[in-house]
Amino acid sequence: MSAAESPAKHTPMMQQYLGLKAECPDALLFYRMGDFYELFYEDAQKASRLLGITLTSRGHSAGEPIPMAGVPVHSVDGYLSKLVALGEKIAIGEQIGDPASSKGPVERAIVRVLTPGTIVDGALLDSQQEPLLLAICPQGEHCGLAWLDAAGGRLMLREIPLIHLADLLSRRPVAEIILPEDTDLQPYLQGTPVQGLDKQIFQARRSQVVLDRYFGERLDSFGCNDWPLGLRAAGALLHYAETQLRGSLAQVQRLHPERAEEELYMDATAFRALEVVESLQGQGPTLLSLLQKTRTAMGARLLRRWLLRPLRQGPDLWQRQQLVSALIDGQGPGPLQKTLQGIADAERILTRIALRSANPRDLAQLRHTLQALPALRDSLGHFTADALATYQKKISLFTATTQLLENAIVDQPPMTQRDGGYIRSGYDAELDRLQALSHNLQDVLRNLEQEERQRTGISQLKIQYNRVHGFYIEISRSYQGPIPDDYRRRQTTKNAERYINDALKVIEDQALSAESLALSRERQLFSSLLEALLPEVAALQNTMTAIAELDVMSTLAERAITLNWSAPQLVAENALHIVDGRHPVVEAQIGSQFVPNDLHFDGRQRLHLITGPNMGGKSTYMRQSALIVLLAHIGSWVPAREAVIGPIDQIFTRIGAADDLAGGRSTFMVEMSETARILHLATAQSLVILDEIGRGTATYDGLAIAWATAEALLERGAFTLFATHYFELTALENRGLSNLHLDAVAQNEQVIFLHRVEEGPATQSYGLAVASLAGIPEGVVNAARKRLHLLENTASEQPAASSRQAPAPAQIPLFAVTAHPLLERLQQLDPDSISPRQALDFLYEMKKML
Ligand SMILES: Nc1ncnc2c1ncn2[C@@H]1O[C@H](COP(=O)(O)OP(=O)(O)OP(=O)(O)O)[C@@H](O)[C@H]1O
Repeated sequence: MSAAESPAKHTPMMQQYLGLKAECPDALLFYRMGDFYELFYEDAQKASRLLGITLTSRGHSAGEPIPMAGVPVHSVDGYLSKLVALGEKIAIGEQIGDPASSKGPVERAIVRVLTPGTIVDGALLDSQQEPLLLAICPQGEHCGLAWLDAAGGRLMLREIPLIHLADLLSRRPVAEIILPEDTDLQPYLQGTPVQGLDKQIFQARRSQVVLDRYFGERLDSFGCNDWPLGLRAAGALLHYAETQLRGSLAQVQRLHPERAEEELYMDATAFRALEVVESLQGQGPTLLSLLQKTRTAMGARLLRRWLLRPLRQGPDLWQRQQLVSALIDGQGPGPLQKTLQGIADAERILTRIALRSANPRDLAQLRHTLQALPALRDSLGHFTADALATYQKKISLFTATTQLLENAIVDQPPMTQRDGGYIRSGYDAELDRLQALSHNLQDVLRNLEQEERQRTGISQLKIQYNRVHGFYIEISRSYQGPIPDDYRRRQTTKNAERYINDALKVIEDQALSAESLALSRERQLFSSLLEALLPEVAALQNTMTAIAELDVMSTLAERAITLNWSAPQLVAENALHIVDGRHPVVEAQIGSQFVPNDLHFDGRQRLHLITGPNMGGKSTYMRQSALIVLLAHIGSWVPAREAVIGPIDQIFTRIGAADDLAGGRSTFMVEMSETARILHLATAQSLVILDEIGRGTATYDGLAIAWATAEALLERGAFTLFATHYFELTALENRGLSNLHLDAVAQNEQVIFLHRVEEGPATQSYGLAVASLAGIPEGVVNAARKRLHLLENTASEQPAASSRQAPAPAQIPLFAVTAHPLLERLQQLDPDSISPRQALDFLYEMKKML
């Protein structure tokens, strides 16, 4: 039977459970029962399946057994992260009433709902992860977008044509999407979990009310008033996140409009092909892993964000570059980086303070961070650059807050408030008294005993305690004097009378409940502390943002020094010049063996056709050029002796073969869609990298496509690097294309790749030599060589139009051909003259010879 049927027939506890469940029917309800969270009915079945926990039952309700699965409170985080990673929504139903005074089930309430896009708990979030919640507000062909990084308190927005949505989502994947119900955007959404919400929430008026509540008059200052759809999405987003987190998101202090014209555009393919944050081989090195020497978790996340959103030339980019250069000049970034070492992930701690869910250890870490600020500011004082002086001002010291945290929180507090012990003694007299009562009961009793002896003059009076009778004042029968008026008899024993008085009664009451009183006093002090910190959150966030930026810039400075990079010149003319450029990641693997190369584009020459042997270094050369341009556009120095870079608007790549079988696209189809995209979008200020296009189809089709693409890009004037094995294309030289090649030489029957870029087309091809190097069996290489001669002879008898202009370079006979004995044996064999038995024997012989 379903739990929802006939609620009145259920036990009171189940009625309470069903009431909570009705508040969030689409979430798995974790219902707190003492030291466990329990799930019932369908939730129990689902959780047992997803988490591999035992499905059992807990008594009966409405005449049926209640299916139940439970997890201990102390290990709930592991289970929650697993469910959230699976895209599940979870409601946490806590006990909020006092069990002692409750009649019937203790009062419970849903204190928060966890969804993949609204996680802020430290224990559920990897410090590198930044799950995003996205709200989409579509209208006609356009949509407004707002993203929330709930843990970091960042809210970004923009407006785009709907057709760009899929591309944007693949560049910046999100954990969860909300949109007005009945909106069908599935084709654009790439399988991300979607939640349809009441359309009203996205209405301009409703949304405005929410935004006013958050930002008031400041809203105008964020510069997004021309984005009504973006603002509607932002309002709906905040409304939804508030509902899930059960409170206002005080960590969100501003809106960040993202304007396309400020960004250097790279699509998801380009980020992947250039291995910016993820390696094509899974765990391999990336540009991010090379740069990732930040000292703080906030810096680590910011570096990743900068890499994934490079900026076009403009004040922000220039300022970053200036700062990196200033950090390199003088004493270098070392002392600054040292002071950053002690900084905690305060950005996320501030979010938890804003949501009042911070734990005692969070506050100790915040204190530690605040204590590090004076040294951080001092270390900036050693630089003379104006830009750094501005940063010094951005770092406030928060002396009073530091003092408060120093006074309030013990040196090493526990993670949770459960067992107390996190408020420092001396901070609150009442707490000290309660703790003294529970910790030093013996002392308190001895003191009272002394006082009573003095007051009554009864020297043998004793104050004692036993479990059965509680606290009592014992007076031996040998004492014959008067008993004080305020003593009330509690018990008579053989040798003594036992009494209680008001003073002792107070101690008894307090001692018995001192521990629980102390715990609740601590909890109360902690909440007041969070309240006291709340007004500081915005200012603290500003300081933390400045610290994260300093961390990234000092890391870029350190990398530039360690890896011997230089400052790129960002200029206004359309040009791209690189002297002695290197691929930063390949260089990090092979060190000084890396051969630097130049690249020069000017007003006239916009397309370099790159030929040369396989393994010659064509891809590396092209990728390094793109990476140098990318690095310059995050504000970094670059791996080159010199680099002069004009305004670049986009970087496109079409490198390597990857198919998208799941998406129903073959390798060639993927290649062509990517090329089509480039041809549609590239401008005279774009950098385009094309690696062997057209090779995934019939030779002449491929050549024709490559040819026409090169011509189109020449016409467009985009800075293009075009690697190809179609030597016929080198003939385009007289049309504004320049030929470059990577060379190799043959030495002692070995091919040696020089990896040096030279002018002009390649003259030699080493395909067969490389095939042999790669371990293709010698027999196959020899057969290929014979076939090649045949093809070349046929071609010279019937020359194709293109090969007349640019004959394909000859294969050099690197590996002299000596026929394999097996081939000779085969040639001698007459299959018609042997028996099946002999044929089988021959097969065994061949196998042996191989
Ligand atoms: N400039 C260089 N200095 C030193 N080694 C290099 C250089 N460029 C490339 N290499 C080495 O040569 C290997 C092959 O380079 P790359 O993949 O760029 O060749 P390719 O010409 O694109 O080959 P293919 O045509 O087969 O794709 C690289 O893995 C790298 O180890």
